[in-house]
Amino acid sequence: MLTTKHSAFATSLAAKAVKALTEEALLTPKPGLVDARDNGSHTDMSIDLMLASARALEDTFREIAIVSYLHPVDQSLREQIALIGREGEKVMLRATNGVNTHKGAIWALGLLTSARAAFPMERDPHQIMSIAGTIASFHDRYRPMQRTNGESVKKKYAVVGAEEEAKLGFPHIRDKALPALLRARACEKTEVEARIEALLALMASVDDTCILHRGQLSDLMAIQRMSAAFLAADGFRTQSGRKLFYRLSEYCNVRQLSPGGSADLLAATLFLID
Ligand SMILES: CC(C)(COP(=O)(O)OP(=O)(O)OC[C@H]1O[C@@H](n2cnc3c(N)ncnc32)[C@H](O[C@H]2O[C@H](COP(=O)(O)OP(=O)(O)OP(=O)(O)O)[C@@H](O)[C@H]2O)[C@@H]1O)[C@@H](O)C(=O)NCCC(=O)NCCS
Ligand SMILES: Nc1ncnc2[nH]cnc12
Repeated sequence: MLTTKHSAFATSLAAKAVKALTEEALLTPKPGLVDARDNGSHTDMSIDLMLASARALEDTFREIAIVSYLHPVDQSLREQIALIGREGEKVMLRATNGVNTHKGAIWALGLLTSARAAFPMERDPHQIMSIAGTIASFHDRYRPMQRTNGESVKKKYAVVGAEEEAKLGFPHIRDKALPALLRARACEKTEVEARIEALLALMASVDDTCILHRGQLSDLMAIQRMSAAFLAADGFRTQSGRKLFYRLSEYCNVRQLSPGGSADLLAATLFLID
């Protein structure tokens, strides 16, 4: 039975997930991605579309939180949220007229929402990521037989995609994004700078299948190198850092490459620290 407390908790988790997606979309500037200033390397996305997509997903996250509330971490939980997540992908596509804005985010935030709802008292991001990893690791028995971009890329290159990232307990959030964010905050950088550094820390290390799908392995490596160099140059605080950011944005835009996987993981990071 759905008690008032249960319902209110689910509503607040869903609002946090939508807030994280909204803040990720609005964070400006971001290389190759849609932000409040431009559409990056995307011809089919805009900030309004990203925000509409985020809002449309609120019910999906709420349903995930409702079924997950105090639920044991088991096969049944995995299957219930997979069903809701797949419906969520359809909701997203209806809201965006068929544009894939947030598939990876539904996956990551759906799992993290589920983990938070299963253990309502748990606030430690590391524990929540670990629980989400355990949920993701149950076999998805009803996964439809369809070739996705991620699968094609993984067949071609030996990379860790969205699925493995979650099953491993989100190592790139744990070891790259969160430390970068906390480091920048400790240096009294602005919150915008701290979040951009967290994004670039992800871009420096994530095997983003969005980049590999549209580009080559050499593109992924170039983007990773430039992102790491931006961080090593102390980000926007130095002229060389600013130049590197500009070059990285140009590189993505000219080749129409988008670090969509890193953007999703940044949204997941923001959800965890909210
Ligand atoms: C297990 C699933 C993740 C499906 O896995 P699969 O390998 O089949 O993945 P994809 O279909 O490729 O989608 C995964 C999306 O995850 C993002 N991503 C990419 N790399 C990483 C990474 N290394 N770590 C984390 N996340 C990553 C990325 O999403 C963003 O990009 C989207 C645009 O994607 P792209 O395919 O490039 O673009 P399209 O427009 O479709 O194609 P083109 O125009 O380029 O031709 C954008 O939406 C961002 O969000 C990947 O796209 C999982 O999804 C699944 O099985 N779900 C089922 C339901 C379920 O179990 N849910 C449980 C919890 S709700
Ligand atoms: N800001 C953004 N721009 C493009 N693709 C994205 N996927 C998730 N966030 C995104």
